[in-house]
This record gives sequence, structure tokens and C-alpha cells, in this order.
Amino acid sequence: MQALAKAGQNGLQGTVQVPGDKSISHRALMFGAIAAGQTEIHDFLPSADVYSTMAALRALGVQVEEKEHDLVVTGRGGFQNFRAPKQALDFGNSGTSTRLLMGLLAAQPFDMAIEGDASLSKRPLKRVSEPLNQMGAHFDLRDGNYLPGTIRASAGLKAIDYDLPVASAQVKSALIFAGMQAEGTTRIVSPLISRDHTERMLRKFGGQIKVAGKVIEIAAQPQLEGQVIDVPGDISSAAFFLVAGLITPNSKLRLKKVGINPTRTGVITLLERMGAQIKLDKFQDDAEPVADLLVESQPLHGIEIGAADIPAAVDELPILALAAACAQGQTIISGAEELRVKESDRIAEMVKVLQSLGVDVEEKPDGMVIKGGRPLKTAKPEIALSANGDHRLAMVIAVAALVTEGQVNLLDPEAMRVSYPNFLQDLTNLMKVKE
Ligand SMILES: O=C(O)C1=C[C@@H](OP(=O)(O)O)[C@@H](O)[C@H](O)C1
Ligand SMILES: C=C(OP(=O)(O)O)C(=O)O
Repeated sequence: MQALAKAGQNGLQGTVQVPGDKSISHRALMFGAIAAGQTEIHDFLPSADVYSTMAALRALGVQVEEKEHDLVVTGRGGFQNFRAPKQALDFGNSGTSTRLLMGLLAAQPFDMAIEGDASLSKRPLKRVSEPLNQMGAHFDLRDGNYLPGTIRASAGLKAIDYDLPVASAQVKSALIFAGMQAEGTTRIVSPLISRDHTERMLRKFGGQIKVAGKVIEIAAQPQLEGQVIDVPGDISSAAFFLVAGLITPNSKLRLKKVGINPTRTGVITLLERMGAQIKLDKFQDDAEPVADLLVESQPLHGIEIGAADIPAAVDELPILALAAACAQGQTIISGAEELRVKESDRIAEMVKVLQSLGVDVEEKPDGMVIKGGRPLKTAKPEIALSANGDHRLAMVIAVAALVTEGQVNLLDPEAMRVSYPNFLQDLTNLMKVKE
């Protein structure tokens, strides 16, 4: 159990370099694996989820060397040169590893067993296996939807036209990897635009993809060549500091080199709608735009967050719900049912966390209604909260503790290893009193 710190008189002050973007780190490893030659990945995210992708690729015969903040991947020069793994591929807690690799590995000439931890084994995979099976892949999944399972050998894939039922970047990316190996042109239509790191990275590696709004066309590719990838800081991790800086009195923070891909900046847009001013010091664009984010404590007000807002802020909804609890007035979150199938049921768990801190919050099937503005306060002088093994919930609880009257303890701080192993250390560093 971890006793969580409360912010002092000076609030949070200083500069943070949040670790590398998780989505981009996974993809850099995967594209590195299928490219020819070496790929250097600078400032990758050294977290449990990214190590799950790395371990799976190593088990398939891909050489990945780790050197301090960098990785060097020696690619297999295509999809057909992998080695049959000796054991089940274990994706740990990582939905991104599972779903993207299901697409990347959909047409191997051998069977592969796949598994994950208890949380991952509850997350739906039919959304990926169904279209891939239509293309000629064969997945055996527990109850047709869950890990553990087997990716069966396939004799080859054929293109399909597919309307995604959910605005999921993971499903879209799985279909892009499959489309790259299929005969014909695969057409993917998304209901809403989701993060486009796969599309950008494919182009960076020399590949071709047609993107027109929500419609993507992908076919067989020229030989991809190894690249140097600079991974920007993860905006999903920066989001915890943005909200911490806004709700903790007397704070002033600079978050350095954060990725500001427009498909990911929903948290900034929504905080701005709540009345926040966040300054962006932009850098030169590479494949992914980057900026320093500057934030100071400011009053916030409630807003309505609807279905169209969700994809660009999907992982930031838990911390936005905390911001809403500290804002004046009512915030309604709707159209966010996807949150129920993340590492935990993030609607139910956030409602529980906020209620333990005295917040007036009502759970809805697709979101919640938060009546904000009351100071956060524990019912007893000291309470212990569980993040239910969910890294994002664990970090939300640590941010809430900064401004809660009463001592908050966290039962499962180790959950943070999934995306931000040094989060508590980085947060504590901002509380050192400056003379
Ligand atoms: O493609 C990605 O890297 C991700 C996509 C999102 O999931 P969905 O595709 O399920 O929305 C997000 O929640 C996840 O953290 C990372
Ligand atoms: C949902 C998340 O990740 P994944 O789907 O990769 O487990 C997340 O990081 O919040």
C-alpha cells in the first residue's frame, strides 16, 4: 500500500518530461520488425505494455536491443520471415499489443497460442477476429471473443470492405497490418476519426496508404525500410499533470516535448472548454507533431462531453472526470461506453473513486453525471482506495490525493508500471519546496 502525498502551499512547480508515447512505441517496434534493416527507436516508453510487444516480437525471432533510452530493432524484411514461437505469446495487460499483433500475425504459416493477464482476458477481441477471419485468417478464441486463444496458420489473406462498428484505432490498425498482406485493396471506414499513428508511421517507413477522412484504403506495400523514430512524450501521461496543475492551487508546470497529434489532443480541447488556458510551445513537425505544454492553476467549469469527443480523449476520460469533480457546475459525459471494456470498467471504477472522495456523481450506462465544485474529502480521516489494477485509475487517485482533505492510500500502485512506472516519483519532484 502506498500513502499518497498532499500538495503543499507552493502547489506543483517545475518541469516534467513525461515518458514516450505508448501507442507510438508499440507501433515503432512492430514496423521495425517487418521493415528491412535496422530501426532506431529513441526515447521509447520503457513500461510493461511496451515490453509485452517487445517480448512477443523477440519470441518470433526479431532481434531487439535495448540501450538506455533507445531500442534497435533488426527487421525481418517482411511478414513472412518470422520464426514459430516456442511458447504462447503473452500480451500481459496490453490491449494494443494483442489487437495490433493479431492483424500483423494474421497470415503466418504456423499456429500461435496467445494469452494475457486476468484484465486483458476480459477484453473483447471479436471486433478484430471477425473482420480478420473474413479476410482469411483463423482465430480460435475463448467463447469466440477472449484470450486465451490461438492464431491458426493461414494460407493468405484477401482484401475486404469493412465498416468498423466502433471508432477503435486498435481494430483499424489490425486491419491496416492485415491489408498490407492481402490480395487486393482493403477499405476501412471508421464511424469517427481515431488516432492515426499507424497511418503516419507506415508512410514514414516508405509505405503507401490512402486516407480520406474516415475512409482508408490499403494494399500490398513496397519493401519497408528501417527508420529512426523519435518518440514524443505521451499526451495520455501528460494529461495527469495538466489536470494536477489546474486543480492544485499555486501550481505552474511545463510538460516537455509532448506529442500533440490532433487525433490525441481531446484532453486539451476539453480542458479548454472547461475554461483552462493551456499554452503550447510548438516544435518542428516530424511524422508526429510535438510541443511543450504550459499550465497554471485555474478555475474550471462543467461541460457536456459527448460521443464525438471520445476517440481523441478516450484514455483521458478518467482524469477529465476528476477535473470535472473539481470544476464548478455539472459535467455530463455520454457516448463513452467503450470505457467499460478498458483495463477495468472505467465508468464504474471512476464513479466509485469519486464517491469515496465525497463527489456527487451518478453512473450512466454510457458515462456519468458529475456535480462538481465541492472540495474533495474522505469520509474517514484515512482511506485506502483500489485502482482495480488499472494504471490510469491509479494515477487519477494519486492526483486526487493532492487536493483531498484526509489521507488517501493506494492499494495497488504497481498498476502504474503498465504506462508510467515513475509517475509517483515525477509527481513528488514537483512538490519540492522552492526557496
Ligand atoms: O491504438 C492504440 O494505440 C490505442 C487505442 C485506444 O484503444 P481502442 O482502439 O480500443 O479505442 C486506446 O484506448 C489505447 O490505449 C491505445
Ligand atoms: C486502454 C489502454 O491501453 P490498451 O488498450 O493497450 O491496454 C490504456 O492505456 O489506457
